[in-house]
Amino acid sequence: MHQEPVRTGYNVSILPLFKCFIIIFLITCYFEYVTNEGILKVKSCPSTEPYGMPQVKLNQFSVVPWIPTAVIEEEKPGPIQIVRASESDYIFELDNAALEKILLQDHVKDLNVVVVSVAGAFRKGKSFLLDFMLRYMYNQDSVSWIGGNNEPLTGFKWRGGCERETTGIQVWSDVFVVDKPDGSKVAVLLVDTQGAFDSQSTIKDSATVFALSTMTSSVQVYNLSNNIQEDDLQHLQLFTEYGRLAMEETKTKPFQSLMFLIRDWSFPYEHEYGLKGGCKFLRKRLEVKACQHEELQNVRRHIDSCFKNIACFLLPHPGLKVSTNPHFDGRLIGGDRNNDNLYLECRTLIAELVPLLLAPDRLVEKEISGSRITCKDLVEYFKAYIKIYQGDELPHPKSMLQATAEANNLTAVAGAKELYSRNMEQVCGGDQPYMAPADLEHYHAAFAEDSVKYFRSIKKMGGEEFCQRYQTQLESEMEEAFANFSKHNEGKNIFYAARTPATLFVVMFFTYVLSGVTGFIGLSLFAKLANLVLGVALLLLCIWAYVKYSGEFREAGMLIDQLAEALWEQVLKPLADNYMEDSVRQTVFNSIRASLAEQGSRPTRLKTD
Ligand SMILES: Nc1nc2c(ncn2[C@@H]2O[C@H](COP(=O)(O)OP(=O)(O)OP(=O)(O)O)[C@@H](O)[C@H]2O)c(=O)[nH]1
Ligand SMILES: [Mg+2]
Repeated sequence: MHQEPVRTGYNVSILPLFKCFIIIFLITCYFEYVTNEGILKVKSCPSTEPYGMPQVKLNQFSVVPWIPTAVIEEEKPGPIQIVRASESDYIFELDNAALEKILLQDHVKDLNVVVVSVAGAFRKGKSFLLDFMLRYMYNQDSVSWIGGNNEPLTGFKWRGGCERETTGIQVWSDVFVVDKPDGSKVAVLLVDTQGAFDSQSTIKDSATVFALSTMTSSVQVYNLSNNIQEDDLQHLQLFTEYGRLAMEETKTKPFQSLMFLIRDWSFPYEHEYGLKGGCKFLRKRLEVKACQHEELQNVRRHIDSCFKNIACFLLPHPGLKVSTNPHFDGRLIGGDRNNDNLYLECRTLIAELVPLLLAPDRLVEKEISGSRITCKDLVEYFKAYIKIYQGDELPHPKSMLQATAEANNLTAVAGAKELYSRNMEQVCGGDQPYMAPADLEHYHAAFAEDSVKYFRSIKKMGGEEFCQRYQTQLESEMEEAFANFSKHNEGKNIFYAARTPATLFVVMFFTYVLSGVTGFIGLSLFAKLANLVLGVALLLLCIWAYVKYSGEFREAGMLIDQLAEALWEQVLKPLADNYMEDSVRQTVFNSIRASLAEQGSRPTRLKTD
């Protein structure tokens, strides 16, 4: 009897289950592949935060089609870096796209632009002040625009501490459209700048940022601390001159308004806080007096010649907590009445200052070469100016010590070289006779040594290594001068001067004899050739004589000299060397040298001082 194999329940159910499992696994793998390849993306939003922006995050596990995050996020206003120093070569670069995105917005691009910038030394509260300006621009209609006592101050990033914060040039992303009292609309752009003289910037960096912001702004706030010192004015002179160099020359003053802002003013008993006291103080500081040293007068005249309007505002100290408390965020600190009062007093004066710069009736539209420019024009000017600072056409601003050391050394080089030239002139100048080259070299060595001694004896700044560079420059300049003296001396050698006609005569004589001999033995072709060369040599001699006599066609004369020189060096001299006895030559040269030495009274060396 055939017995059916016994099938257990386990065997019946496991196979389809296993198949199902494999199918589900394959489907899962497929989806995994598709999503990872980017057809669909499971995306968490990266942080695009510019300063102070909340982060919008998408659900990490939901499957959404990929869309650029910018579309999802609502862009919040913030500071935008438009000029940054490239890390590789320390050259400032303009972010064209960022600048165009701000200034070429449809609602502002054709409006006249007002650019208010704050510049000055680092860590002096520039960004902090700009944030009050932002409060004003956002709440112009409100009398309490300055904000409540418990509102943190936000906008351009500011903080306590001793290290620099702002780098390059930043602008606020919102361009404010303001109606002026005359009915016109203008666009207002706020600009924050890298502080000057931080430990990571050269003088050139500081000058570039200051100059660029001054050239592109209609109002430059020069942020200073405590007082206006002479070095503040000198730096302003240097930076504005650096800006003026990069601009086209105009008859009008190149820049518009300059506001000296003196923070932590401690002498209200002499000049009161605010604009009135500031202007009185400034007038005194910028006064040009007859009894002043020329250097001081020049600085003041320069500043006056650069700006159409100059004003000054004195701001009180905001209290030690503002400048020393690391947790201070713009709100009243509380707990210390004195400090709060100081900060409140400072805010009251900031509330006076900001409308002076930004109230609709006080806005200064940006002008270049006398005509007002729009936001669109400003983009082009930015591009043009930055290109100039990236190139090599402008001189490099230097620190005072470096500039002074260079000037010292250059003056010493000039003096030493002049001494050398004067001495050499006395020995082999135009009215002196020809001198044997070996003697000339001897004089050169002695005078060059004297000049180097003179150079080293002058007191100079910059240290030994720095001076050594200029000594090398002096030595190479003296070598160049010596080459010229030598050439000049050679020109006086009658044999040298007669070399061209002598060579041509020799050629003519040789070809004349050759043509006679070859004609005599019947080689008429050679005779004709020799006659031809003779004719050419005669023609060249006539041309040479004419050039020397008339001074015309000097290039032709030089060509003939070169040809004769080549003939002399390559053919005649080797021949002469072979046939002229060394001893005879020596006798001839010695007698010439002796007679020249007798003629030329060798002058004693000049005294070096
Ligand atoms: N003494 C004093 N400190 C101030 C004043 N205004 C702001 N500060 C403080 O100065 C510090 C620096 O402020 P920032 O606005 O970051 O200074 P900054 O000039 O922009 O600095 P950089 O960006 O590094 O150039 C902060 O701690 C402010 O609280 C002021 O008028 N006087
Ligand atoms: Mg700053």
